[in-house]
Amino acid sequence: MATDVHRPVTPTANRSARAVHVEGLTRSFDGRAVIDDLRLDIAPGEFVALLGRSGCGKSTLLRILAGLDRDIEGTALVSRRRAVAFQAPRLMPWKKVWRNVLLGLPGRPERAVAERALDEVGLGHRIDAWPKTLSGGEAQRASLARALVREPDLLLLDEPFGALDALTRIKAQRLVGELWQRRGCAVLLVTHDVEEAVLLADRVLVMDSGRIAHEERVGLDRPRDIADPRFAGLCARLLERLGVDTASEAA
Ligand SMILES: Nc1ncnc2c1ncn2[C@@H]1O[C@H](COP(=O)(O)OP(=O)(O)OP(=O)(O)O)[C@@H](O)[C@H]1O
Repeated sequence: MATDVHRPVTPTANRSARAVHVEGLTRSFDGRAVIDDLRLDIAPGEFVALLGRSGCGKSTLLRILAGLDRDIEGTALVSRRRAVAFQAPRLMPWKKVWRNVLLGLPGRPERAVAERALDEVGLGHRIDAWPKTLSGGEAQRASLARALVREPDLLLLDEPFGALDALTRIKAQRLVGELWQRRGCAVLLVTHDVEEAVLLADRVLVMDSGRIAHEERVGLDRPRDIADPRFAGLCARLLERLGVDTASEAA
């Protein structure tokens, strides 16, 4: 019989704790299990990318890990110090950028806290801007700064680059890679982009039928070279798992 548990774990309480430990996780909507007896572990400091066809349950899983959906069966133990950034930056239009960055933080954090995080994402010069004056890439960086001020052990990213143009996307990917290396936090990145997953992650998971159906460890040195045949080989294997016929596309 599954238990109904969503207990946050403090890393300090248990140093060997995983950033994420999920077991027997099931989430149903209208009697249909979108997440079905899913198992997932993420080690502290590990960068994991999650791929899967549209509608397979990636965002549902991320929302559960973010603590935004507690209507679950099974176990989901997640680092208490977690932060989330979504595809839409979700900035409050009536608050300046720095106030958006501090939104929801306990106490009365100082502007300098926002300033440090905005500097870290290269947006210090826009600290007093209104959200509507930001470009898409800038808004996404503000959203990342809002996640960073929480000093997360676990950063949950749901398609954060999905709405960006190609060049801005490359810059944003680079930024996330740098932040991860500097901060040493675990990252779970939901993406549709196989190359992005292989570029950034230690481990790439493919979700299907409500479970982790496949995983690839990316044993390539960083920074990764997309021209490396091993990089292409990994991408091809993942695409195959996603049901994309690369052979016939190339023909
Ligand atoms: N609140 C809800 N009520 C009913 N069904 C839901 C709800 N949230 C998600 N679903 C359903 O659960 C399934 C998984 O949705 P989810 O958003 O997790 O998929 P996804 O893999 O993130 O998709 P995409 O890649 O297109 O963003 C979909 O069929 C969706 O319609």
